[in-house]
Amino acid sequence: MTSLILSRLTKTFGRETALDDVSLSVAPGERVALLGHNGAGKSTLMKIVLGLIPADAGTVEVLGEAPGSTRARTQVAYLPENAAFHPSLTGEEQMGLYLRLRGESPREARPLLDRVGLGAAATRRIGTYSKGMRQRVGLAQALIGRPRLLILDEPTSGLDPVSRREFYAILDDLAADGAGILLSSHALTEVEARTDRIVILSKGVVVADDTLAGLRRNAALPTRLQIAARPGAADEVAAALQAGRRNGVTVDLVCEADEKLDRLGRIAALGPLVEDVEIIPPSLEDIYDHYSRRESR
Ligand SMILES: Nc1ncnc2c1ncn2[C@@H]1O[C@H](COP(=O)(O)OP(=O)(O)OP(=O)(O)O)[C@@H](O)[C@H]1O
Repeated sequence: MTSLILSRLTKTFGRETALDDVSLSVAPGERVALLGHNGAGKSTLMKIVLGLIPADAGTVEVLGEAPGSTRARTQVAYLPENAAFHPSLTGEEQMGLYLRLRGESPREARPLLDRVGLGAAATRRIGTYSKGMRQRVGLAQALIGRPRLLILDEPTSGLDPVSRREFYAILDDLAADGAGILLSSHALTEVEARTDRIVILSKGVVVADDTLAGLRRNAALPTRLQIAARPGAADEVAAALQAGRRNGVTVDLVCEADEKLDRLGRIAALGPLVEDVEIIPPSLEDIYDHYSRRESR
């Protein structure tokens, strides 16, 4: 069964159209990144999936159930962007409370805190935690009861690079266990490596929904070739390739996607004049810009 199916969702707030005919799905074990500028509609979409607000039109199926229904709620975990906790409770007490609310044993608090790297701080008050530690409490809370669908709103904001890596490793385990994951993020480079599919929302409209490779292919953005010339040969290499840009011993060449192989052939033909070639594909930022600009109205 598909973890999440959104079909032709529309939501307006007064004159503001937050979501316009949005369709997307998340399969079990799939990690889907939802990208979009501020106000693109990401949080609105998540709130509808959680059953917190109704859509004006369209349908939502959460693990085959209606959003917000008891059966959906018991299988869905949510991590809001700014999770707030009681500052005078310890991590363990806070988790115990959440566990009891979900009908689970509070004894699970410690293992869950251990899993997110908060074991050593379990008996400290949350008021003394750093932002990143509070974010981890939020993640521990989202792990209660083996969720089948995780909805994570900018889950890694406030985390340092090591914590981010640990966070994604936990998500990888959950996905490997068959949970579907929908996460929003502004950190483009990190979702690049850690998600299976990317959905770009622009002003409430889905402007792209594909794997990163697919997005790259369809955008057909120029590729940069950085050619390291043999010392003293940069001018000769630049002239032979009719490349305008030269930076010390490297020669920069920008070419369209369909010219890449031809250019590489010409570079190879220069033989010993060239020491190395670096192929720099368009970044996720370039791709994101391409799709959000092309379709935005
Ligand atoms: N309760 C509300 N009342 C009125 N307008 C709202 C409400 N909630 C959201 N909106 C509007 O809907 C649009 C989408 O907002 P949403 O919060 O879903 O965007 P977002 O992509 O999550 O943005 P961000 O990245 O800043 O969190 C925005 O124009 C916002 O002003």
